[in-house]
Amino acid sequence: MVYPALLPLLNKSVSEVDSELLSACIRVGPLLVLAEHASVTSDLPALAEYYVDVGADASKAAEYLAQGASKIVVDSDIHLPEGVSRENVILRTTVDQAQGRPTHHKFGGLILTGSDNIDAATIKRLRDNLLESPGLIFSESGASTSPEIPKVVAVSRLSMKSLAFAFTSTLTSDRADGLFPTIVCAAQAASDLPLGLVYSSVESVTESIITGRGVYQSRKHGLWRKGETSGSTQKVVRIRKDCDNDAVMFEVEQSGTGFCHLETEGCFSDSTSGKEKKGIAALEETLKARLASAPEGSYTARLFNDSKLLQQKIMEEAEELIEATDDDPRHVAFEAADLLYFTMVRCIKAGVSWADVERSLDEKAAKGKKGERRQGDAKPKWVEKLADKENGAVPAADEKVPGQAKESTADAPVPKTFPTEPTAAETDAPIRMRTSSLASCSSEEKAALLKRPVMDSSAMIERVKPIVNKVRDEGDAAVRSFTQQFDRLQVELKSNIMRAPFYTPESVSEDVLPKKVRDAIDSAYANLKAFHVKQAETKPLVVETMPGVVCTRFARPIDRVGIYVPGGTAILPSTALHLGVPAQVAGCSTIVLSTPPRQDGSISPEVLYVAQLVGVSCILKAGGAQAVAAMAYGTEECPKVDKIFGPGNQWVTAAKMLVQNDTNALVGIDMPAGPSEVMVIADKTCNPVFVASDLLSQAEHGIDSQVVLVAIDLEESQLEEIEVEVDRQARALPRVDIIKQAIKKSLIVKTRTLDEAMNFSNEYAPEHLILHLEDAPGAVKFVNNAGSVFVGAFSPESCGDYASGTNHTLPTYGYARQFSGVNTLSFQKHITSQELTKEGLRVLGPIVVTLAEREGLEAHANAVRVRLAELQQ
Ligand SMILES: NC(=O)c1ccc[n+]([C@@H]2O[C@H](COP(=O)([O-])OP(=O)(O)OC[C@H]3O[C@@H](n4cnc5c(N)ncnc54)[C@H](O)[C@@H]3O)[C@@H](O)[C@H]2O)c1
Ligand SMILES: N[C@H](CO)Cc1c[nH]c[nH+]1
Ligand SMILES: [Zn+2]
Repeated sequence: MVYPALLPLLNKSVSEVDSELLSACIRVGPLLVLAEHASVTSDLPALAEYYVDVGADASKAAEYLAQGASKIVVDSDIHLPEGVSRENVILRTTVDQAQGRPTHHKFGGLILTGSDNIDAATIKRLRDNLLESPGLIFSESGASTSPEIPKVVAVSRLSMKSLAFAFTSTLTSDRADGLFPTIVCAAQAASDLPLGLVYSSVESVTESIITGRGVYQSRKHGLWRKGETSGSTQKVVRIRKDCDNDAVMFEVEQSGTGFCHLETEGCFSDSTSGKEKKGIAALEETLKARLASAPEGSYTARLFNDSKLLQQKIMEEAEELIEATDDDPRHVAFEAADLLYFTMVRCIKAGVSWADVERSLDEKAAKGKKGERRQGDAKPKWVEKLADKENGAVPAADEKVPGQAKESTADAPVPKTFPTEPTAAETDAPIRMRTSSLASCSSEEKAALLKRPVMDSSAMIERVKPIVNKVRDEGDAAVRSFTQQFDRLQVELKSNIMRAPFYTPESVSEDVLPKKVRDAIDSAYANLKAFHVKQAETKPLVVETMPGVVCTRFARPIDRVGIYVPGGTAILPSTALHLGVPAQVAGCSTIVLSTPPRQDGSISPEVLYVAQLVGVSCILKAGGAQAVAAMAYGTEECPKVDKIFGPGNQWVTAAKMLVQNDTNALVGIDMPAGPSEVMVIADKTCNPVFVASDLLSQAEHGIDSQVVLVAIDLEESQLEEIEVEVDRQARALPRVDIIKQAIKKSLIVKTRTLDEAMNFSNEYAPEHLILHLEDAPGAVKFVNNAGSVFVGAFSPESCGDYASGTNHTLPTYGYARQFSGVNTLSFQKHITSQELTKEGLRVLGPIVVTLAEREGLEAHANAVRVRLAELQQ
């Protein structure tokens, strides 16, 4: 509790009192306003503190408090209405009454009305009985109480001088020079640092109270009117004394380059204090500096100069904030920060400070409490816009992600779409990931870092259900019609199926599939085959568990398999290879390859070439949920399969999850695969160009891809180099629009040690893990959860994606904690067998009988007993 100097009573309308005097009163303390004049409070400045004197009628007390009064003054012995707590109440009473009934004292303050002089001990006792410390006690004007107690004085009876005197007369200095240490703070500061420490004298404080300007006392140069030479003046919002009246605090609005002579906002805000400005305060300072001197052609200069660009960015960021889902708090924070950035540019451009914005917020809050605020409904234009969006109104063709379906049907609603056409502004906005430091993360923040961009699988399953059911019930016709619709075919497909033989080196011409490409496919095929052949189990596992009891486990291929090759945003013949090779090596007799056809109904020559190499039986020219359903249930044209493999978008993944749970389909799946991801763990030895290139290689897969850089103790300059490289390399890539969306959802996580980095990686369980470390091979032993690991600076993930020999169909979304990537064994199943000799049964039989009897399963026991009986004869 800061003790006021006196309590000026405003018993007239604001226009009837000297406005300068009123401002000075507000500077030194709260105002007391009579209830009958309470309407005047709406004319007071937003930061003014005031009490309302309701006298004997407390019925509206709660209302006044809600409207912004900090306390209510009531006559003694009146009943307090519900909702008004005693700490907000000042009781008007006599000293005798106050002393006589100590339970009454548990209020927020007292106004003493009697004319007795009271001694210091009584004042202390009264104060101690109040709720706050040192306890507000005033005396009504005219009552002759102690000089220690501030008086209630009508504003009309005050002058500037008497007001200043009331404030300064109780100041007592404990210093030889008679000055008062003075803390200067920014009013409504975004930072918790004071602006500085200075000194005041009675004279300087008096001048500040009267003029409303920051005036202090320099120990060397006398009166110091802040800003007199620098121009960085101060408007004083409040002046307060401390609890024992020997120090002062000024709350000010600082203008110009700041409070400190070094032209920083405050004397504690340089980097040596270890508490640099952050967040909004830092942004405001940067933007103000940019407005003054942004290099021509820089992005910020463009924003300041090009109002259209700024308008577009504000609208765009507002939309992205709306679209961020609540399930991903990081994404919401990320989009809110973007919107705030452009909002702040708008404000600084118009000369509006953050303090102005906060003031406006407070004014609105005060109006809201008075019930004056608008109802809050949106303007009809926005109501209609949102309704259109929710009803799935088809956006213009140029608002679509390449490869996404153009039209919706009642059966298959169109998913949320993101505009990908870059605006002029987007072309320039930095392509950056979010940065977090693990050391300063709370456990909630760390959990958020480990989460992937949201995948609402149950909602997606509901969306694919109508597609899957229609294919199950109507077969080929439904498949054909969905392909027509979702893959925007320009021709009618005669059949959904193509049968072998496909391309061979002899049958395909050089201009359709150049030799260089065929050779590359052949090399990748050879490497994949070499690695996957070694994984195949060719010999049974045989163990004699007891003499004459031999247990065996042997592998058999899964007969009919379906391999899905994505083809929405990119055609991926490499996935045909990575799924086809293990299927072939495992010996599957039917391999159905499904992939969305191109708009002319054809399949890419690369996929056809791979299909021939790996021995695909037939190609289903369909993608998405309809392809999964056709393979799961079978149609007249498409064979039913026993297990479906392969990555794909949300439609594919949801359909795989759906059919896997349908016992009528009796089909297995490899794993719930999601959007591609990579984590790069880099230390100080890393090459920033390599690091950026690896991150971008996965970001280009799709707008939902997530890439993570775990930086071990990197210098800020190294991190910056990587960020610059990400931006530079991304701009030169053809899929830059997809990358921008993916990078927005991606992260840089700063760690201090290898240990910390590896723990984070194991918790995240990335699909791909690149160890870009001084001792990368030495770090492999710490990897517990990951789809595939790339060891050292010269092992880019792209090699695993295409041709080194490892498989690129890997668990994403953290499933690497419990799933392996696709391998030869994924296309096989294991069968166990056992063979007992007579000797073996003699030993094992009695054990089995005992256990069967114990379970009450007599038939089991009997099957052994009858044999043992025969062996005894
Ligand atoms: N984890 C891995 O191993 C791996 C490997 C390669 C690719 N990927 C991922 O696979 C995904 C490939 O996705 P993609 O879209 O390029 O190809 P895709 O083949 O998976 O999906 C395209 C199909 O989606 C269906 N579809 C699209 N919009 C639809 C709508 N509105 N309604 C109904 N169906 C609709 C269409 O049938 C279309 O044929 C990417 O996310 C990529 O990251 C993962
Ligand atoms: N990186 C993908 C798996 O997440 C596979 C791929 C195919 N082509 C290029 N990359
Ligand atoms: Zn890839």
